[in-house]
Amino acid sequence: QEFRLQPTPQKYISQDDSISIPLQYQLLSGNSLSTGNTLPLLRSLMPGEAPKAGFRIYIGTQDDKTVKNYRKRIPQKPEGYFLKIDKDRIIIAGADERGTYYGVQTLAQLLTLDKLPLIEVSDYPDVPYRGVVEGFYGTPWSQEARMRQLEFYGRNKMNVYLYGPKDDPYHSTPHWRKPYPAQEAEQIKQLVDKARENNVIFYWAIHPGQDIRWNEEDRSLLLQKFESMYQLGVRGFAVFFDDISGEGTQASKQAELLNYIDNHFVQPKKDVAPLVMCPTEYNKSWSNVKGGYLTTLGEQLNKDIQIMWTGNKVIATIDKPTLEFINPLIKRKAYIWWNFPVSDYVRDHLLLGPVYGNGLDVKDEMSAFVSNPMEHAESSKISLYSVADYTWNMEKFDSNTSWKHAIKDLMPLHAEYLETFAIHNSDLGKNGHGFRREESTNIQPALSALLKNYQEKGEIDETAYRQVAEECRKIITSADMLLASGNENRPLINEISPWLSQFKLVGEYGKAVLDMIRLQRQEKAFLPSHAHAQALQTLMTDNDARYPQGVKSGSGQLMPTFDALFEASTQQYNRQFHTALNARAIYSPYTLESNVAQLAMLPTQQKGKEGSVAPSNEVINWQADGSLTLSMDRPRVLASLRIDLGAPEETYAHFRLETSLDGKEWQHADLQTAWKGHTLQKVKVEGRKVLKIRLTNISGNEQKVYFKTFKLTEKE
Ligand SMILES: CC(=O)N[C@@H]1[C@@H](O)[C@H](O)[C@@H](CO)NC[C@H]1O
Repeated sequence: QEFRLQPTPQKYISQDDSISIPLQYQLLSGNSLSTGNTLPLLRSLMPGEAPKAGFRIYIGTQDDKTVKNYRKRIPQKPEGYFLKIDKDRIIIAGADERGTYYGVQTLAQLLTLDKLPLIEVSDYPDVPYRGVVEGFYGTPWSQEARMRQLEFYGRNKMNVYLYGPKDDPYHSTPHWRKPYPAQEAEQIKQLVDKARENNVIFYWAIHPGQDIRWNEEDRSLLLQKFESMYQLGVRGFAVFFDDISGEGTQASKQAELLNYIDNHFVQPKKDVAPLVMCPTEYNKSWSNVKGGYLTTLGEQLNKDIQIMWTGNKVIATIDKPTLEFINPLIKRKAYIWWNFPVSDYVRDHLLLGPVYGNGLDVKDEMSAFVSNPMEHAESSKISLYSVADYTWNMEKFDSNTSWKHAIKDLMPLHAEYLETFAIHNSDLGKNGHGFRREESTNIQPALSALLKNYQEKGEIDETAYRQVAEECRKIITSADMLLASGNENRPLINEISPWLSQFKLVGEYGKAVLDMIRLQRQEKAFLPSHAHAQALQTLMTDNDARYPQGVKSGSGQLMPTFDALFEASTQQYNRQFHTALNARAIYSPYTLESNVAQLAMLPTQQKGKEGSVAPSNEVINWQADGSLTLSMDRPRVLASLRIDLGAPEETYAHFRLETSLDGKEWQHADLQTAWKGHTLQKVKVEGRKVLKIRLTNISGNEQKVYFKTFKLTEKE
């Protein structure tokens, strides 16, 4: 694709002329830039500074006299800048220091061209705070990954990174009250320095709600923790009250604590960014407006405290109605926490598709838009690149163009292969939140034409057949090219290699199934293709041990089509030749039914002898008499069953566990016996033959629990 500036500037005028990149220049810089990373960045990009050089670079913020002649050209918006490249000079004039820095970042992109175009850019961001909240469950990002992220944010004009990995014990329960040990503290300090270098505000978040006590002691322990983070250089603070139950959920207590922090810590420090909080009711589907939680925060929280919001649902795109609902309740513009491309609830999937579905008309309705990414840091950059683009210049955002450039930015030398991989690894599959994404959009028409003609008329649509065959070839080639791509982006390949191996198998499987429908009428020739297809199905289910939750690729369109063609052609063959070849593609023998809304759509998984229901991160509101039933395709003998509701022992007394061989007669299983330490371990069902397992809330009241583990193992 042709060159584009990222993010898309608000105004870009080109004189259709260019100059060669000046090897020497005289730098006239404003005093305001004597600290900070703007000048070091400029000097790193253009090393030829020379006092007597003819070419001049004028740089400064609007108060500096070095750019006083251009003051009127500077957009009067926070982080705005004016950049002009002329025959004998470059001017970079910012509305403030970060704006000037962004002007240099734009110049950095132009310097990758062979010649410098003579242009004028007047630019500024639409959304005040733009960036990332590392707020997912699962393996927190590594130090190296975070350092790379912060550079990426600087280059893409994102100005916020909120540190809040749910599984960091010093961010959340049990150690939020304790300062970090020396080594972790040093790492945080490095991140803060890196963030400053890239003009990113580093927010450190605390997640105290699960066990906070509303008393003087916990309040001062929390402030001491913030003070210890301030000593490490942190200048942005957040308090997350999401995914908790019990005392910590009280709005008036949360507001009292946050106002105290604001009045006794944030305001007195003078150099700390506005406090950010995540409410317990962080999405509309969970909010009980009449209950007054949100309006209490809206009325009682100091006006400068930012309130986060994930949208109409836990996982949702953000549109005007979303903001028209929440902003009046909280009496301020929502600070959007966008739960994409986070995949902590569909860990077997990578979400590499385009960013789409958010309104382009909401730039003035939000105070921030931060993305909650995948635990795979490099892979998340495909989405984050587009989030940077969307939040900087919303009306000009084009989802597909941005996605293609995001991929090129990540692996310029292998962009076509990464694009083939990404387009087929974008849907989430069935999941507890019901959030889905398009997948395989390039080949989807051919897939459905091929399948429709074959299933309905037993015929092969030759055009579709050829397109699908060609796509399978591209899939196989792309997987190999990316696995062998060396050091172009080694951290990315390390993250996605299990999915690349799976992706190649999907391509091979497609080819084998295409052979099957081609050879379906040939009694002998059909058999090896059928056998090969089955072998590939086996390889695709017993995949990478590094990912106990399994690895899925092409699960939205490719695999369902290939499985359907496998089954249809084998059934045809069996009818024609009176054989009994296996006509069922490998599928999970477990199905879940539940009348508990937050459990109803959870996917089941099978790995070898293990069967499980995918865990949920959020607090489950399990209504009285609500139940969950896991059914098998046929009676199977259990070796063990592990259930973990992340709740104290007495909670389990509210539940009844039963198994059944026919769905009519139910046999009780004792939940109490399996109790060990803080979670339930193995329920005593050793050797029991079951067709169904059912867990019911028999307490007569709603129970608030987690749904961390529901996993059975079958006897060999
Ligand atoms: C505000 C928010 O989304 N909090 C968490 C978040 O940490 C999870 O990553 C998110 C995605 O599973 N679900 C909502 C919830 O569990």
